[in-house]
Amino acid sequence: MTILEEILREKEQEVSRLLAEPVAQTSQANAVRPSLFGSIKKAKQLQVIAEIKRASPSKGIIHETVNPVQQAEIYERAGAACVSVLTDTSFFNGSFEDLKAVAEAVRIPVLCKDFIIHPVQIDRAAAAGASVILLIVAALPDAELNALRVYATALGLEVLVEVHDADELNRALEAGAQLIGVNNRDLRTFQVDLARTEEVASVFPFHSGRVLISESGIGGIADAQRAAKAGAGAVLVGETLMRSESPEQTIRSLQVDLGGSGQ
Ligand SMILES: O=C(O)c1ccccc1NCC(=O)[C@H](O)[C@H](O)COP(=O)(O)O
Repeated sequence: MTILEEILREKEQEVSRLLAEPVAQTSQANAVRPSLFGSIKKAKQLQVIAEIKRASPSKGIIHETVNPVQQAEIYERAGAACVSVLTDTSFFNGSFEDLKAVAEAVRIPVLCKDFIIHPVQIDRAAAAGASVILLIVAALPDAELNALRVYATALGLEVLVEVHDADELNRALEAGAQLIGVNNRDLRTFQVDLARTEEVASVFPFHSGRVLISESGIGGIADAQRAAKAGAGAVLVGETLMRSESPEQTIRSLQVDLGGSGQ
């Protein structure tokens, strides 16, 4: 069984639990935030989606004691386009409480980074103050991918659709995705390879106005430049920021010029 299959099995149980609990709206539910798509689209520098990541299946504990509010405030000060919050508890030690606390602290877009298979998870994300949700093509049959995207959009959320290769890109496009992330991490071997971004970028319909984001394994300026050169308008960065002594400087160093090669 792959790690994704394991996570999805756990998510089915989580969905049953969530369906049995009332959704508590927070003060940040429906807060107006800038559009992530819009800010990437108009940017002249590579944008950074900065992640709160306490732990992961591939690395174990990364920064268990992080204060998500302080970390998110640093990200916002450094000009991050969005804060990504991992809300899965079983595999990433995250929570919807982290998401809610971050959404109350920052004004930039907030991404609920989870493994979404059911509308109730989208309700939770919205109630906790997210303005963007993630849908993973590898985790969803076409009909559900489309239905969940439509559901989230109707709630006023933006949807980042994650792919791993050109076939999944086609499925994302069929489902109407506008914000598309390429995850550089192989979910079977955990190996990260920016060639995945380059491979998908080589067939990406940039002319259609869609936005490409390179996710995972961004370790420094050289990786940011490589993603930008491939045509990415943004990178999603977790571990590097969580381990950085100065996440602010690290973010600024990744905001490389797109030099006309971007979106
Ligand atoms: O990070 C993992 O080990 C992982 C394993 C299985 C599924 C997803 C996983 N990560 C989620 C993410 O997409 C990353 O947190 C995100 O792209 C940032 O990656 P990184 O900058 O490499 O921490």
